[in-house]
Amino acid sequence: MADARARSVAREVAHGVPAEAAITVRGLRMNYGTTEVLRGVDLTARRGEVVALLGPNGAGKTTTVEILEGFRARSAGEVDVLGTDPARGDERWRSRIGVVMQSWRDHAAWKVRDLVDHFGRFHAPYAEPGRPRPYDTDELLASLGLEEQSHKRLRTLSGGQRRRVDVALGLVGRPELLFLDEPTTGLDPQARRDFHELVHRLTDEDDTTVLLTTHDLAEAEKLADRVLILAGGRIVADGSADRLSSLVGMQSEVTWSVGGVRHVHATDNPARYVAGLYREHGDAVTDLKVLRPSLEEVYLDLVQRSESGDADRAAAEFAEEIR
Ligand SMILES: Nc1ncnc2c1ncn2[C@@H]1O[C@H](COP(=O)(O)OP(=O)(O)OP(=O)(O)O)[C@@H](O)[C@H]1O
Repeated sequence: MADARARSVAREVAHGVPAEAAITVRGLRMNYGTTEVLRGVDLTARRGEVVALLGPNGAGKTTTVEILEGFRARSAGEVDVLGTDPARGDERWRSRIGVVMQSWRDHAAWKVRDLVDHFGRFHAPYAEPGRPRPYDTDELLASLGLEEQSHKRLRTLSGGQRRRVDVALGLVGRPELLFLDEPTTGLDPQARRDFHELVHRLTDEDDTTVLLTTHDLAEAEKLADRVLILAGGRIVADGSADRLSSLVGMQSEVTWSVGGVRHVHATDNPARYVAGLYREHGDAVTDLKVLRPSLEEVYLDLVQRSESGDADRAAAEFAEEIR
């Protein structure tokens, strides 16, 4: 049975390889000394797609992203990022990639505009038809709400303003592929919302591919076309947030009242159930509410299953469920 499940994962992987992939990873392994952090990670990101990589603390998200960025050497596996093995990426390849890491704390004495402008110049020789590089510094700062800070030194900024500068530095080269490692940590709700709109704009207007790590599941649900869950050294789930929420055996809860009496019913198909309710009771149905399982519940369930010792089985069971 376990073999059949493993084969179904393999089929999923074999058929899931898109022609226009920005990232393709097969059998990625990473050991730190004797500690095995990644134990055969397979993942893809198609061009123009926003992919969220989720997983508990220490799961290996940053390690994975750093390998894809070419900042860390892997122990084994095949990795292709924009047609190149990141271990051999040259300057031109690097200029096509944007990186927003977890909290840079250097360049404190630089002024915001000067730093972003300086980073932008690095990208100028790599401009391409239809993809002028870099972004206009002032336009970029304005789109990130940093106009007022543009002549301030980085050390005088608040944490959230500093984070926006990190994002500006990741974006200034108008990347084809953008890595965002916990991009909205420390941003206030307005800045967070502005950032989400910016990501939508980037993918809509520039067809940018985005790989983002986050612990904010609502953010993943809002931004990502596809969610990957990394746990136990493997990708244990891969699908849209909606698709994931409809899996792992969780049901939606429908609550309603008829004649002042409240009812609750759990169902796999809330749309059909609600239609049935209206057929039976018509306008007598009041206070109708449908609670779908959230990505958070699905996530916790999958991570728990993976961490209870058998990530391979959790991945195989997941693949079986989405077949
Ligand atoms: N340079 C290193 N040397 C040794 N071990 C490391 C190194 N970097 C990371 N690790 C270990 O590898 C594991 C994965 O770390 P990583 O930072 O990739 O996880 P993460 O999923 O990004 O975690 P978080 O959500 O906390 O940011 C952790 O157990 C960490 O302690």
